[in-house]
Amino acid sequence: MKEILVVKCGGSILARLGTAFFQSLRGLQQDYQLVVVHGGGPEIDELLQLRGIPVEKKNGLRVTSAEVLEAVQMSLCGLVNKQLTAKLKQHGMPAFGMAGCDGDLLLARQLDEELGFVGEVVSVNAGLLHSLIGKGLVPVIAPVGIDEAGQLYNINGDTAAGAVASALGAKQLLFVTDVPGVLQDGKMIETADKALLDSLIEQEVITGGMIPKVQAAVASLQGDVERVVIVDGLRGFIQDGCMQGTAVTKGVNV
Ligand SMILES: Nc1ncnc2c1ncn2[C@@H]1O[C@H](COP(=O)(O)OP(=O)(O)O)[C@@H](O)[C@H]1O
Ligand SMILES: CC(=O)N[C@@H](CCC(=O)OP(=O)(O)O)C(=O)O
Repeated sequence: MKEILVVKCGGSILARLGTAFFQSLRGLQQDYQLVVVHGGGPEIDELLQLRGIPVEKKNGLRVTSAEVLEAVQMSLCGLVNKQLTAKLKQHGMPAFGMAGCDGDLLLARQLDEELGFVGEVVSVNAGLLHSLIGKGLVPVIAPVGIDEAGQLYNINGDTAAGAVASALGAKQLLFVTDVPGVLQDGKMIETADKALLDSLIEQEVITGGMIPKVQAAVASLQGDVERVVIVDGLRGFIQDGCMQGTAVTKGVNV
């Protein structure tokens, strides 16, 4: 059986993913069984703006009231999930779109009262994903979780992808975003470990949506995941067989 590779497609890039990206993904599909998790922050922002609801974030996480949660469901579980499922099919990858709340895929609980209906993942229904994978499908997951009482939660896409990768015993996790990797003074950092990333957050070199991304990368490396790479979805991200981006490593930083 092929090794599983979890790919998180950031909302920053979803609308602009083109042939170069899908060709890279198709190439990976030869060697790996793909599982896709997506975000959709800009799409949520747009809907909130249309509805006159202010956008509020803390450390890259959206403060989620009941009315914000409704917009999250509409954007992520509806538009974004189905658009990505369709694009994968257009590029020859049979996809099965669903949300984390379907079949207890992402069981969740409230992360922090101050953030409202923002969830953290308690467990992942790995069996459900394995059965889809076994049928040759690429699961495409919207990061909306649910608790045992049936309450929905907005989960950061990066965090959800890390939890899915860990639960599936995936060795590799790929974050596809709109920058070439973690940048410092305009230059891409090739490898970074927890100590370096923590200090870059402290120095406010890493801000906004890059914070949950690097934190999810570091957290997933504590389990079975061996390799996390942050890559640019605007380009083909594999050159000469190598991933182009920032590799987040377990080891001591060089
Ligand atoms: N040090 C950094 N290096 C690269 N990007 C950074 C950094 N600090 C903040 N960012 C921001 O993080 C963004 C990526 O996070 P986010 O917008 O949440 O992406 P996505 O939607 O792909 O998950 C970049 O577009 C950039 O504006
Ligand atoms: C709790 C939280 O912040 N959830 C995210 C979910 C979408 C997401 O993660 O989108 P990106 O990939 O574009 O960052 C949000 O509401 O924006």
